[in-house]
Amino acid sequence: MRERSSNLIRMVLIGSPGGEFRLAAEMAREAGAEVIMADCPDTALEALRRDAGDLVMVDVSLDALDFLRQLRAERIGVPVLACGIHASAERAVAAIRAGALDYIPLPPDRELIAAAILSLGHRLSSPIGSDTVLTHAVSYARAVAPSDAPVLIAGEAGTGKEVMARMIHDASGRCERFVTVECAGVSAEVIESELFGHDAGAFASAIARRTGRLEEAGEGTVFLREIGALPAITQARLAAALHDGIIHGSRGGNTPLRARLVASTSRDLAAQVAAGTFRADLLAHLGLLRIEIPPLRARGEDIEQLAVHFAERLASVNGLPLRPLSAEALQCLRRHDWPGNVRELEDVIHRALLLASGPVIEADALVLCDGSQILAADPVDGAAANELEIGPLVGRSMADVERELILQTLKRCGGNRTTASTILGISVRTMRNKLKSFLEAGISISPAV
Ligand SMILES: Nc1ncnc2c1ncn2[C@@H]1O[C@H](COP(=O)(O)OP(=O)(O)OP(=O)(O)O)[C@@H](O)[C@H]1O
Repeated sequence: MRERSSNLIRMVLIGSPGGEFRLAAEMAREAGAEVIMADCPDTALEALRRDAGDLVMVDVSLDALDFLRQLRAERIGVPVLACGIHASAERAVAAIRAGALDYIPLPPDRELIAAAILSLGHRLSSPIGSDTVLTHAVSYARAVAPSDAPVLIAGEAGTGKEVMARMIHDASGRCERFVTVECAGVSAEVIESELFGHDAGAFASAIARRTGRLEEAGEGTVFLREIGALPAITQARLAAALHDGIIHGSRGGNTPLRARLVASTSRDLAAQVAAGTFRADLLAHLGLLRIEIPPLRARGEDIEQLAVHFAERLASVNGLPLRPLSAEALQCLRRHDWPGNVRELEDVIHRALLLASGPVIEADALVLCDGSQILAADPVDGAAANELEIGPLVGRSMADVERELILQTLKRCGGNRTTASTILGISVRTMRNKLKSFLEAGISISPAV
């Protein structure tokens, strides 16, 4: 089996290579996947241990249940579809109970296979952007994903905290669910019952016992959105659960806390601790692993990449023709300060797609939620804008400008040669040679990291 050689989804098919399976493989390839055939679960496991697959389809007539148990035991979080030819309903149900996402009957249905691959494509996506601080946060998140420790993701509203939390879950190897719990804008009674459940009769509308999300999530991930809004009493229960590793039930029943907690905040929790509205012990538990997502206005280089991504995705979702953004529209986007961050950018592009009539999205289609247009602060034509930016460089030699570009990029990347050479589109070897020549010319450069 092969390691990842492209961005295609790698689908591992476990079953006999002929007949229906060959057909399923053809359909998966047509739907844009790279197909890897394995004749038995053991061969597939070997590859999955090396992270050589993104999606598995396993024949239930093989030892699929044992395969699913093994994935779980080894914390290999790859999504699995069960499949079979005339398999009994019991076998399909058993596979789903053991962790398969769904059951696909064979002979395969072209649309079903394509839909499975498409939905996985969305799941696998990690935050888009090449800003240095963001990519560092993504690498950190990937590195801590397999641990059981809670994670706190901080950042302004709409910066992509939930996107990051989902990526951590997907990269964690946890086979069970990702559950979101909204902590803001709900009453103390509701959030308490949502997290910890309640007994019948616990309050007026509690007609039956309900299991809380912390327990229900099993070994999955519970994402607590806007943790700073949690009422004091729930903060105390959550801190105790994290401290003891036990969910203390309201009537003395205890259940082990198996889920991983990831919390998000757009508030300054340290300031809330100082003001007495957030528990210091809860912040200490949650803040062990902390990820900070910068606001979009500080990620200037990501704006265009995200805008193009949304224009493509939303055109496809809405069945609209793909329209590129004009140079002037891109300039307007770069100049806006995005108080609502990525969510605001996504909404602006969505509106623009629906408003645009020509072959290109022009600047006048970029409308904010209050109906006002995003206009360039200093409306100049594209050529003049470029002139403004390169103005200070005119009169200097190419070698001089190239050196300045390399040194500034390296500085922005904290001295990281690999990241800087990726951004500049040159090889690491070329970068090293250039830096060597600068050093020989007596120019100081950022130390290597
Ligand atoms: N880096 C990114 N790449 C792709 N999409 C993104 C990115 N960041 C945010 N988004 C999109 O922007 C929207 C807002 O993201 P998300 O809900 O993760 O933000 P948030 O910080 O959790 O927001 P809130 O603070 O309001 O809960 C979503 O539609 C999400 O898909």
